[in-house]
Amino acid sequence: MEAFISRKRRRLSPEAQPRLTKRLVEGEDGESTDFKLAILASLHPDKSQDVLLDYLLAYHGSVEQVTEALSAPARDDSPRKRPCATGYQSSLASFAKTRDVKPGTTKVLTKKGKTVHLYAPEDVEAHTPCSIIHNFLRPEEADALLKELLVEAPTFRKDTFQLFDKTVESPHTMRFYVDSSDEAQMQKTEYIYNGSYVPDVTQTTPEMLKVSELVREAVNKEIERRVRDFYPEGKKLQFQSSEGWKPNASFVNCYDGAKESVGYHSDQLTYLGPRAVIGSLSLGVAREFRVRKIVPQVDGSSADTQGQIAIHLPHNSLLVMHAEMQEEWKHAVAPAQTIEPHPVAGNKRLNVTYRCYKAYLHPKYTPRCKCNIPAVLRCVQKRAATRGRYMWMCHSGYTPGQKGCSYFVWAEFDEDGRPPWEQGYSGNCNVPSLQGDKAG
Ligand SMILES: O=C(O)CCC(=O)C(=O)O
Ligand SMILES: [Fe+2]
Repeated sequence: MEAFISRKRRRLSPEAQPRLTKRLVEGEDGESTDFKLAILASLHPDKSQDVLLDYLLAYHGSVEQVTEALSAPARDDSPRKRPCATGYQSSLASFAKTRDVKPGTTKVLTKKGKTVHLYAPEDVEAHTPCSIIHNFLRPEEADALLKELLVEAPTFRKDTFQLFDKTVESPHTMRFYVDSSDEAQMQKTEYIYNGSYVPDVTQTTPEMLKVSELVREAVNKEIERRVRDFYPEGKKLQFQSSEGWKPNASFVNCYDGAKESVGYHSDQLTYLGPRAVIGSLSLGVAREFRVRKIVPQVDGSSADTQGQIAIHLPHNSLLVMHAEMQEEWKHAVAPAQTIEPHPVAGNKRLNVTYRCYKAYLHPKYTPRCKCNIPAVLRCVQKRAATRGRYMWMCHSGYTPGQKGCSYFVWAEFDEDGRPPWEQGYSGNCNVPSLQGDKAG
């Protein structure tokens, strides 16, 4: 089993941890199905999330039994249906009128176990926490960036996360870029990801930097439009920053071939802060980006009542993940059954996720756990009573199977998402108020 490397955990040694985890795969709040799916996706990158979920249900949640079943020779591996290829998607716009969505509400489109495919920007913004701009760059700009990234791609490595004493690999490769060499140095020696330093941080390339400015302008316009047209009373969300969005770091992902993917996750907020916005530029092969709303857990139940939405991401499209995304939804890039090769990228899809790291969330300021490691910032996503509250926790504490120090404090932020140590902090307002709660 290549994807499953057994290794003892060593913490805080830059040489010891060659990889990076920037995703929250599992938490304390009842999301074990996602975690199991992430493990299964890593072990069986050729199987779609749908198929893995079916197996998981059939084997009463036992990862071991699913793996055994899937590893057995000559089985029919599609208990329900085969995964969709992007080429077979149909646009919602041809079936339903979607423009009558009232501001401040996201119309529930999907039923449990179903996937709705969206192409049109107006469908995407009406039914998901994202907006999309097709043909974002001039064709020659997109090609220049794509060519630059294709040269970089062989240096990318697989993302990893810890499971007990094992390191599980994500079935695609990636690299982390920041905008200056000083920042890269600081990232390598001061920032902690999943309990470890990350040795491979590099400087943003010239084309990425040029495009970053265009992404900044477009994302700020999209945020403004989102707030005006979709948020209750046209107001930004609680904890959302009221400063302009300015990217200074990016994770660049490469999916080489139809089978490469990333499982359902939310991005880590530790350095982005609450209600983070991410600008995600896709180049090369078109793939399917799936999003799924996290359903609050009531009375111990964790059954999802909604299905997933697949957003078609063609070459040169900019997807904006808005402020409600990371706290309330999960996202994934599903394996495809077939892909259409791109004239420049061949079978590869390159994806740049532009992010805004907040200086005030540098680990020198954030709470430290009893192991003396800067804590990780998480948001309660499922448990109904505390849903929407933020907490600082020991990194090991949220890595299943790791013995952390069990450090936990509720995180305080003001209306604009500033922590108490930041200038201008105007008082704690950490009450759960996730968007859409009232709408049920
Ligand atoms: O490839 C994509 O579009 C999404 C990548 C992603 O989720 C991430 O970098 O966190
Ligand atoms: Fe992500």
